[in-house]
Amino acid sequence: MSKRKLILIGNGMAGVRCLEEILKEDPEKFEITVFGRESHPNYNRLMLSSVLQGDTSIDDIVLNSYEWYERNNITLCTGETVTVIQTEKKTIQTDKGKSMAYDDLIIATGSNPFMLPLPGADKEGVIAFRDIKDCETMIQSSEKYKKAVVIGGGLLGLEAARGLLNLGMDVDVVHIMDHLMERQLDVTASTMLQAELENQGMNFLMNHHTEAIIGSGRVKKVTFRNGKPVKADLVVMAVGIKPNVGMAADSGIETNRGIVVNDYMETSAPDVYAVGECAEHREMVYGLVAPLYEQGKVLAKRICEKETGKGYEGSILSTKLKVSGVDVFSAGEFVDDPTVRAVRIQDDFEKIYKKIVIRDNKIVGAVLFGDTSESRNLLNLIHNEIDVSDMSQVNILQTNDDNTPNTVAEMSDSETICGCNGVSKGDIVSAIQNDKLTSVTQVRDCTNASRSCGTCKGLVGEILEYTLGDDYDSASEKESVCSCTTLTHEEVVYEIRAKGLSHTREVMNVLDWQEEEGCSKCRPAINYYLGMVNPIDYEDEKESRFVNERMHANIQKDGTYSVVPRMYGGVTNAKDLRRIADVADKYEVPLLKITGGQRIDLLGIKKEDVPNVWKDLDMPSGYAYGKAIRTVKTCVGEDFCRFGTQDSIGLGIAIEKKFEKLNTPHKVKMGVSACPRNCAESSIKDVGVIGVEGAWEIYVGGNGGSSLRAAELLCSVSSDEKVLETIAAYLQYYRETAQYLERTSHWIERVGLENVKAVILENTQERTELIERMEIALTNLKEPWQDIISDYKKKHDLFEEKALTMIDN
Ligand SMILES: Cc1cc2nc3c(=O)[nH]c(=O)nc-3n(C[C@H](O)[C@H](O)[C@H](O)COP(=O)(O)OP(=O)(O)OC[C@H]3O[C@@H](n4cnc5c(N)ncnc54)[C@H](O)[C@@H]3O)c2cc1C
Ligand SMILES: NC(=O)c1ccc[n+]([C@@H]2O[C@H](COP(=O)([O-])OP(=O)(O)OC[C@H]3O[C@@H](n4cnc5c(N)ncnc54)[C@H](O)[C@@H]3O)[C@@H](O)[C@H]2O)c1
Ligand code: SF4
Ligand code: FES
Repeated sequence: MSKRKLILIGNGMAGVRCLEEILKEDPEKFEITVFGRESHPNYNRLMLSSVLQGDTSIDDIVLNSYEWYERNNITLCTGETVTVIQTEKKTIQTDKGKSMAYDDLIIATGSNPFMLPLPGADKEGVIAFRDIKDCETMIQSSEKYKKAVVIGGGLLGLEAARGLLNLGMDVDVVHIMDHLMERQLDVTASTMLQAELENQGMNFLMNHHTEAIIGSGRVKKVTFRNGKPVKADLVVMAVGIKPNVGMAADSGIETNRGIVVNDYMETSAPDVYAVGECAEHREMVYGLVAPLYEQGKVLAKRICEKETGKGYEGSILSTKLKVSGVDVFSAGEFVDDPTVRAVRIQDDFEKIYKKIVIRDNKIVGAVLFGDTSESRNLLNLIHNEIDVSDMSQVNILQTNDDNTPNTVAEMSDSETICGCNGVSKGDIVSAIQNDKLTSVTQVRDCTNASRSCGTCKGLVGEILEYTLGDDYDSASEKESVCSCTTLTHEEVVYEIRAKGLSHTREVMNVLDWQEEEGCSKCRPAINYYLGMVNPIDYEDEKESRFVNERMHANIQKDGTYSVVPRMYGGVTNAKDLRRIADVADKYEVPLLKITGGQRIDLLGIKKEDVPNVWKDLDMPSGYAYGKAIRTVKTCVGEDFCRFGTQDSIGLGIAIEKKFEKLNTPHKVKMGVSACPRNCAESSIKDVGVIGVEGAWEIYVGGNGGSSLRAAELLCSVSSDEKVLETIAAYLQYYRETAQYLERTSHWIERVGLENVKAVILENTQERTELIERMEIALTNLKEPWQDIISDYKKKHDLFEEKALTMIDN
């Protein structure tokens, strides 16, 4: 039987994915010809953001190489635009004068970027961000010019702006609304996002209406209806997209915003289908790949005359912003209205915000900022319309109950792992088992999981590890510190030790960093590693610190600061309290708050007052801002409590005095309770001590924050000295082997409690050496507030001048 002639118009992501599905359904049914306006084989458009941000290259984002088309007997005509479809004659014509007949035709012409019709929009240097050419233009412009203006504070605009910053340009983002990404985020998440991106170096012109683009030949500046003009050598418009329907409409096919299709992707013309961003289904036009791939699956079945069930019924949208160092997720509904209720968590210290929107006991939407680890679970709850009335608010967000499993082992087979491609855990596990797959790349090639935005790669790796056990070599899939290098954290530490490196610039230079200046991910990490390896000689590099650590206070959302003096073991006295009260009066501190770590937070202090507040307080810094030892919370203990058999306060104070000011990979919180009633909550601390009959039990790896974890028993010791010694060995081992920004709870899961016990309890020599190295690390610590008060230059640079580059976490 002769093959049916199938023409695909549009060689992009949705159309070619649909062809792949057709080849799976019935590889022999069609003789296929593809027309593509761009002069490339099908590539991953999503990854243009990563190309621009320097994380990958154009060569690496090709999805279907020329050989793939050849292998599948597909005729590919690149650089050729179809200009008309004669639906009655069933032929098409191209801009190269070609005419070709079809039996079936798929239109997958995608979208065009919307270009604001501004005076001067046709000047050189005004572009969109949609294809390889735009990406190349931006990279080339950055070599010659300095100042970019991105119009549009949506997903695309922000990803473009991050890329241009990475390319060394100064970037203004012009946004028409009061809040960024208003289509995906509520005001709180959006405000946190803006603050984070400002810290990365983006400048925002919010609520600005662009009026004109000025310049003779090339753009020189951008003017606004409301605001001062700004200089611009390059203008990138990212103000949305318009489905590319002109050719279909001119050919008499029904269009509205997009090409109108039914649940089987059929258009108004016989044997003509549409898929992707150009298609309008039930009055919806989609601009993300997940729905487009779902459409492609349905169409492939339809065109191959296979069972299609209910067809395509529409999709719930979810997005993640692809900007390194910023975790943002949004799915479904996020706006408050009378029909919904919301669960919210906001932690201004950790810069985490989570909002879950619930209607009729079902989650209908979510916004996550700062910690998106629950995104997949929430998406499953939304998609499966799970009744959450029996789940507590904490459970919904901490994902540790039966409906919301935490680890891949606990997930059900039906759970979606790759949202872009709709691939479940079960699909991946059976592919690994049936096709003997051993790497993420093989899983990608076989199942499509991780083939689009790539954010699910880590989970795919975890499933490989869970399925293959020891046979999985995760080391071969190493993760680098950041996009400036291919080296892992462990390799950087190894090189620092082996080559005797002593300065951040030296590390970046010697280890061939791709970005001369590094970035906000690698610089603080290198600074920590250098200090850890050379505790005596290394001069801490303030510029590589996150802003709070640099200022030794926590910046608040209104630009004021919070100051927390140390109160050893949570114990204070009338003199200190009086001093705090006097400072609060003198500097009109708007809020005094008792913290969870048993001390007093003075919130809302003006930047210029911060050094004088420290001076008047004359107390040590509580390090509430630092990747360092934070607090040692204590219970009342033997002196006053009738259950107490031990001196928890005395031990807590001794621990805090010994380890205060010590830098660690992430913050470390401790607790001491004098009996198993555990009033100091020692079981959710990084290090928790609990008094039992005649001994102290030491627990480690606990976390009481957004990812709750119970601490595990490390050992039981008989004296206060042994407690101090064991903590010293334990913390030093953590300092030396954890990756920067890895909490003890994650670190211990990675390295294993048994391994920690073997090193610090069973190996006497290693234990002794760890304690010795800890003692050295503790010798060189300065009280930071005193240090700044007594150093005019530091004080001036930090609190009186506008700080230069603010790195923030
Ligand atoms: C920088 C960037 C980052 C993105 N990041 C994400 C992300 O993280 N997650 C996500 O889900 N989505 C993301 N998207 C959106 C995603 O890329 C699109 O939804 C997807 O590519 C749309 O696929 P499509 O096939 O419908 O259109 P396209 O991929 O645009 O393909 C359409 C193709 O048809 C060609 N064409 C048009 N008319 C004709 C004609 N008459 N004749 C011949 N050829 C024609 C076009 O030149 C184009 O090559 C991103 C988009 C961009 C630009
Ligand atoms: N990570 C991701 O998922 C990702 C990344 C990039 C692009 N995309 C997709 O690509 C498509 C295009 O992205 P986009 O961000 O351009 O579209 P968008 O429609 O999501 O956002 C456009 C933004 O521009 C703003 N805007 C509109 N007119 C403006 C004006 N005159 N001045 C200033 N701002 C103005 C809007 O308020 C809006 O926030 C979308 O479908 C998006 O979903 C997705
Ligand atoms: S932990 Fe025990 S000793 Fe400490 S306050 Fe509570 S009950 Fe008293
Ligand atoms: S979630 Fe985007 S590729 Fe898997």
